[in-house]
Amino acid sequence: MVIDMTIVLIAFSFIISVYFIFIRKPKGSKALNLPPGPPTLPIIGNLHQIGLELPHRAFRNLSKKYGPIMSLQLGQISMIVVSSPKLAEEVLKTNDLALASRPYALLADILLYGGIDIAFGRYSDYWRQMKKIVTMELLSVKKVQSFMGFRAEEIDRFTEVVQSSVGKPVHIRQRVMYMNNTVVCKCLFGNNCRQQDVLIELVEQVVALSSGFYIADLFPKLSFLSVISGMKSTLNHIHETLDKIFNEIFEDRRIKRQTTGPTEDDLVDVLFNIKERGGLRFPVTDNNIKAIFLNMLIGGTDTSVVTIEWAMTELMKNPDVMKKAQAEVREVFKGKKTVLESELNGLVYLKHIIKETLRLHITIPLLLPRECMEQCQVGGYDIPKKMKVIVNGLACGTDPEYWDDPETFKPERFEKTSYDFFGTSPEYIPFGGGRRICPGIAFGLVSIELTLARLLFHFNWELPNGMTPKDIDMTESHGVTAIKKSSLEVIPTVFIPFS
Ligand code: HEM
Repeated sequence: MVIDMTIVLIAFSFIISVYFIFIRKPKGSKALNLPPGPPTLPIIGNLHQIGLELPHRAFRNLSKKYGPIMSLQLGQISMIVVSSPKLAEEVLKTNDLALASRPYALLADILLYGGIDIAFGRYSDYWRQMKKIVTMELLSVKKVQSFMGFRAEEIDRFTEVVQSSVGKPVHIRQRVMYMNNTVVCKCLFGNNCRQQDVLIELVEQVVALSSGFYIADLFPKLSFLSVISGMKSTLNHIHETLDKIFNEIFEDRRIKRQTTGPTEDDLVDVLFNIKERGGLRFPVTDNNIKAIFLNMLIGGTDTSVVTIEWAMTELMKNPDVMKKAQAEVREVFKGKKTVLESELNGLVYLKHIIKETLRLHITIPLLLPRECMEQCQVGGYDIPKKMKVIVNGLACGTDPEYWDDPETFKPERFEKTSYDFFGTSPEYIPFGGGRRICPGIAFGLVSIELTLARLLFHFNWELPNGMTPKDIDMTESHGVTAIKKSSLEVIPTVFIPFS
């Protein structure tokens, strides 16, 4: 077995070396004034400097030595990483259009019907049309509010499940994940979401595969790697299963619409209406709808779960903050049966807690990568066409030039500031910025606020097994989202009943 592995490794190194010896350097790259960066090794580039560290943390550390704009080579992927608010602004605002595209991703190619979605789709007139539809018709504040009923049903169910666990340890993540996924499924498909459990499992697999730092992602020209690593077959399998589920749902809906006519109750209907209305420069197809739905299933579940879990973790770690937050929610909803979405506005301190969680535990620390469409300059350096550009949101949100005591969880820091979620201040970009900003801000925030408010209103919390706040594991896991490595386990001790 050992000998087999050695032969495989030698053969692999040989093939890669031969490949690299004959690879041509891009023409004209010498003439460009590229940003500096750490020295590279043949074949792997800077991969050894990342090692097993999380990329956003490794990049932040490297930027302390090599500067706020760095050229990096990870395997075959050249990239420029920006790690300061000032330069993030040059990417997200000054050069927003030139840097508005996304790089090729195998995952998008297979799962998202050749990248015809919003999140991974390349910038084009088609993409602009679809992003407008998603922003204005699927995820507008008004549309999100129209789904209040779905959220109310699921948050009540969730509260009851937690209530039934009083005195016993609960894994918050698991419960919230199921609730959020159900809400997203209902918003997309109404009450007849087929095979929801399969859908949840597949979405989880997609999230796990979408970090962009797998070997097949880093050596895309060695296409056999995606085969031998099993990435291609896994993606194909997920794609086929998802496609079948979507087809069945769409078929059911077509039959239903023959009797009920068009409604606006869920997003299948909204998009079917848009499709049937016609008149668009790029007609909407079933595959377009599937790709967008997949974006929403991925974007709409995992991100909120990550944030809720980190917020609860910080509350358990900081009992004074927990006490203050509980006092606020119990005061605002005093005499009420429970916390209702329509009255969340009064929870000012809770909103600061969420802002601080999104700063210190930024959900997608490297945002999503951009690709340069037209050569431009950032920080006085050239960014060549096709170059992958990464903004390190974690580095911006913890830059000591902008944040006092940046590594400490202090929701009070937002009391006297007016940070919003729309990328207006480059030191605070949890939802990205510019043309590529997240369209799901309203959708994500309302589920985070409602869930946390319920957890704080109805329950008191303890750590299990005699743990103290100091013992809580604060490490993150690998992946596109900075999910907590070990799922938070907490005990709801008291249930303050619906009066
Ligand atoms: C806490 C919740 C969420 C966070 C922190 C978050 C964060 C982000 C970030 C950082 C990006 C990349 C922005 C960039 O590249 O500049 C993004 C993109 C995106 N998000 Fe979210 N998101 C959240 C919730 C949602 C929800 C609920 C949905 C949909 C239901 C959604 C759908 C999308 C889509 C479609 C994109 C791609 C936008 C584009 O490329 O133009 N997100 N999100």
